[in-house]
Amino acid sequence: MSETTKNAPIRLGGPRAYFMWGMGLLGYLFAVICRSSMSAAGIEAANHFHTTSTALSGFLYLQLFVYAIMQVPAGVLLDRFGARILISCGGLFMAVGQSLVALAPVTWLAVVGRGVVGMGDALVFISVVRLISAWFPTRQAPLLTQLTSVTGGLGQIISLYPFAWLLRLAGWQTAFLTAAGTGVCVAAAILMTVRDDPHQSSRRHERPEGGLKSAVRGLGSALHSPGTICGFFVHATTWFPVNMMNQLWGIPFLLAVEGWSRGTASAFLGAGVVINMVFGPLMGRLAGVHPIHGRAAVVYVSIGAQIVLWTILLLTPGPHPMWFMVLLLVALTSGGPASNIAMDYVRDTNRPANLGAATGFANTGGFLSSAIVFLGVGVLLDMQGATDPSLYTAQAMRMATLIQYPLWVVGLTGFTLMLRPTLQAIRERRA
Ligand SMILES: N[C@@H](Cc1c[nH]cn1)C(=O)NCC(=O)O
Repeated sequence: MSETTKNAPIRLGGPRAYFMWGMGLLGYLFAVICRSSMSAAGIEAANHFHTTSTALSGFLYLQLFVYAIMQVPAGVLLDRFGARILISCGGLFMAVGQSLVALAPVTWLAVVGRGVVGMGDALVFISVVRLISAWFPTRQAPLLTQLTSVTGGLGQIISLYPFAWLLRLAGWQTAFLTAAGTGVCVAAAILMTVRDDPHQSSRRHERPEGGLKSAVRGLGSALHSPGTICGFFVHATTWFPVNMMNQLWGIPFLLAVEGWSRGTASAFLGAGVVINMVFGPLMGRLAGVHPIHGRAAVVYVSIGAQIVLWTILLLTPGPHPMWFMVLLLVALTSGGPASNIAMDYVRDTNRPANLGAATGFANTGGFLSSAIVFLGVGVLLDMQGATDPSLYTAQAMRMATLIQYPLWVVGLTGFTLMLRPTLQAIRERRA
């Protein structure tokens, strides 16, 4: 490295920063395509594996579970090896997983494939968040994190349309192998272009002294930071209702309680993508400019609106007027961008060396609460004798979704208790 390069001033948030973010975003977009590809395959998936759609929801559950339990190890690995290596490895894992799904002669091998996809997926989002922290000024980072979520979320549309179209046109193997091939290209492009940190002299990650042991110790320090725990509660409390509706129980709920058709229910939930596009940048800007009161206000308003509207929905008979349902959708959808505020609390209260572990831990929150709710709704339906979709009555569905309330109580209490020390830590850092 020449002296000039060494001493050149580093411009955070410049064109190079946007390039690095763009490459990370490409990795995340690919991850979202992979995670949603099986649901987009819909009936073809059930036919391909000669199984039912209920059994297929097991694929989703496994993927979610693997993603959640991988977050902390992924965070520690991120601190040790850096975002470039982790996003590339994530792309390769997902490519292997999609290949297994494409070629599996038996269903269990495809299940393993989905697990491998979940493992690869788990490495990506927190690594992109880490890239943002390294390349952008503190005020801008929340907006970039939100834009990552919003743009990455478009991967679901790619799965639902171009991918599903390819599947119908060229068949199962071609579609999933095309996804796998794309993953290899994405991983190679990231490996060749991304630099983890503008302060580094080359693309090689400058590893922390003490190696993996020190990265594991970093997890201990991350857990001692109030912002990490606060972030965990934000993520755990804001996001599970919209995730529950979008991923698994939304359509059966709307069919049973509102008496809607499947088409209306899908279109209604799909409209959330547009609402997300509005909320994401707005909340990102607010969280960057008003880190003390703005972020907390977003979290409380989002959770409060969700609780109030769910309670009205459950206490009043359906079908509800459309204006009310739209309000509910707006409140529910706000939970996605609000959950990203978790990453802002983590970023502003942890040392850069522990940021991966801290972000991974906070990002477990929403996946853990979602897993509890996904399973809890199913168990509560079973307990009422609604063991099959044809037996899902409005009453059974209403009772089953009550599972959300204990999670809200625990989450709100945890957030409120951790908020004060977190804000104190942020103030001290900024002083
Ligand atoms: N905060 C969520 C994603 C989100 C935001 N808005 C809508 N969804 C999150 O944790 N994402 C992690 C990931 O891997 O997608």
